[in-house]
Amino acid sequence: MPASRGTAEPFHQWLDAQTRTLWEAIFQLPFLQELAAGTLARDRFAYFLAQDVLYLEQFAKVLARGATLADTPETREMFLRHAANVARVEERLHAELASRLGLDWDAVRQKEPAPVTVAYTDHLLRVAHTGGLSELVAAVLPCYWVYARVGERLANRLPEDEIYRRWILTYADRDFHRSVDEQLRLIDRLATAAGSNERERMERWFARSLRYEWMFWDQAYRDLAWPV
Ligand SMILES: Cc1ncc(C[n+]2csc(CCO)c2C)c(N)n1
Repeated sequence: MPASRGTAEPFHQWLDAQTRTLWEAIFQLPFLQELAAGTLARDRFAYFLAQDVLYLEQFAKVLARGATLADTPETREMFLRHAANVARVEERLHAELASRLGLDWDAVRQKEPAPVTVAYTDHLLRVAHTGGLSELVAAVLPCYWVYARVGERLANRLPEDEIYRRWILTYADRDFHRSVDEQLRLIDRLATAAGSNERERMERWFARSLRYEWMFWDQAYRDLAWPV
């Protein structure tokens, strides 16, 4: 493993290179493999969807905090737009899919968050409220980047299943990929101005969120519940 990063390489490429095994583990997840094949059991997807609704509520707050910490008007506008998109695109998708699955939306929203949901959202909220803008961006980036890469891969061979197809196409969408590029450009800009301690924290929060992305699908696949 290289001890330090080259100065010419954009920071997001460095992060990508440092986390190759985590990315591979994500692509190998049975949840995603079966979703891609259209064979994923409905109750596993329903578990994911219900937990994701709880995740999104907290995620929107983290993006709003990004707007508060923003260092330029453009960055503030970006965070406000992305926070609005969570409600406009993601929550609407979830409400639609929940209704197609025959789930009671109000009951879904009132579910108890499962262990990984709590751990992941607490991590994001902690970084958002104790770190600076660069740390916040590093923590939220996997949320964008993982879904963009998964959406891109899975859109190459869409399953017959209408619900899984709709989910995949949301994350293969061009507007969504533009918002991912905005976050990638932002992290590169912030990393250029950051000192080595700050960059280390960015790398740590990025890798931690990436792990939680893996765990979030894994907990749905395993129907993880609080043990007591
Ligand atoms: C666990 C989990 N991680 C990431 C996303 C995807 N996502 C949620 S908010 C957002 C940014 C703007 O829409 C993106 C890409 C998800 N749904 N659930």
